[in-house]
Amino acid sequence: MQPESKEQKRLIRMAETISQALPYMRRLSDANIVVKYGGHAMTDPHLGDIFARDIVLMKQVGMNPIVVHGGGPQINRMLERVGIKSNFVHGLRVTDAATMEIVEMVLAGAINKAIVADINECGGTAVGICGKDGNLILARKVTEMRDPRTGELLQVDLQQVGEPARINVMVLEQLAAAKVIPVVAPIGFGLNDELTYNINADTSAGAIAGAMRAKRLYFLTDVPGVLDKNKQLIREMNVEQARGLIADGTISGGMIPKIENCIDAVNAGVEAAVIMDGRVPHSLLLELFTESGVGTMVKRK
Ligand SMILES: Nc1ncnc2c1ncn2[C@@H]1O[C@H](COP(=O)(O)OP(=O)(O)O)[C@@H](O)[C@H]1O
Ligand SMILES: CC(=O)N[C@@H](CCC(=O)OP(=O)(O)O)C(=O)O
Repeated sequence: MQPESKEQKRLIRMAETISQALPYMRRLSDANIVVKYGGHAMTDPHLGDIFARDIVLMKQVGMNPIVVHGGGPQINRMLERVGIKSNFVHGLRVTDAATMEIVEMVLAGAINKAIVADINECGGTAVGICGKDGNLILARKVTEMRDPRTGELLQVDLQQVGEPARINVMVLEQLAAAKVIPVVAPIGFGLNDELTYNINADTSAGAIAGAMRAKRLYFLTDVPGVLDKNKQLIREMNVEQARGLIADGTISGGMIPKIENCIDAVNAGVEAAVIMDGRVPHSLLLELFTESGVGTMVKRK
């Protein structure tokens, strides 16, 4: 037998890596996987291409990825350009009619179409929709919020900020059956009025994952996962531990809605929700196809 050259060894290692992915591919074949692509994770065009390739690969090996994207920083920039100021209440943008116009333009327009184009350039067939298309997300106005630290219920008026009241899964199921990758902008249509609603993207992704009985819900953000008080990554937590970390202040700011949505999703039947670093190339593949995974996994128990 010929001794293996350096190049051959490299190729064999590569083949081994691909082959190790087989059990994970089988386990998640046909599974609905919701990927929340956060505004902070989508700043680098090169990483955007890698993200798109990973999504196409997931579809190619038989999974059913559903992308739900955010765009908070991009909305901020556009509002600044047109001279509109934003106020946030516990992480949610107070959205008057003028702000709503910009939010819809940025989310359902520029960002949605850029992600669709990236996926299609990588050989996938993505279709961009927002919650108004096919009544995908019927929303009701947010009128109360829980203070994350004290648990106190607060009455709020955030104008056109909504929360999902009903998800029309048929739209996503039909797209999946047609081998299409749905890319969803987190905009909803009023269930009881005819208003357009701005919905936090984490909340939209969580509601879609729950309604679709997704096996996984992935949040791609700009931190490695949930960090403890010593800034060390917490690899796994259950619902009770997650609630404890919010109550003691370890989890704060934008991480609170993410974790709350993880909790709601796993309580609604999603097997696991994972918060991971969207700035790491191929973080999705590392999570999907390796035993240790990346980021923080939230499970029910
Ligand atoms: N315990 C924690 N571990 C990690 N990040 C945390 C924690 N508590 C608060 N955060 C903050 O949450 C942020 C992620 O939320 P957010 O900015 O809303 O992300 P995205 O735009 O991706 O939705 C992190 O950048 C970090 O500043
Ligand atoms: C009501 C509300 O706050 N909506 C968000 C929607 C976008 C979003 O959630 O984007 P990220 O995931 O990038 O943060 C906003 O207006 O910024």
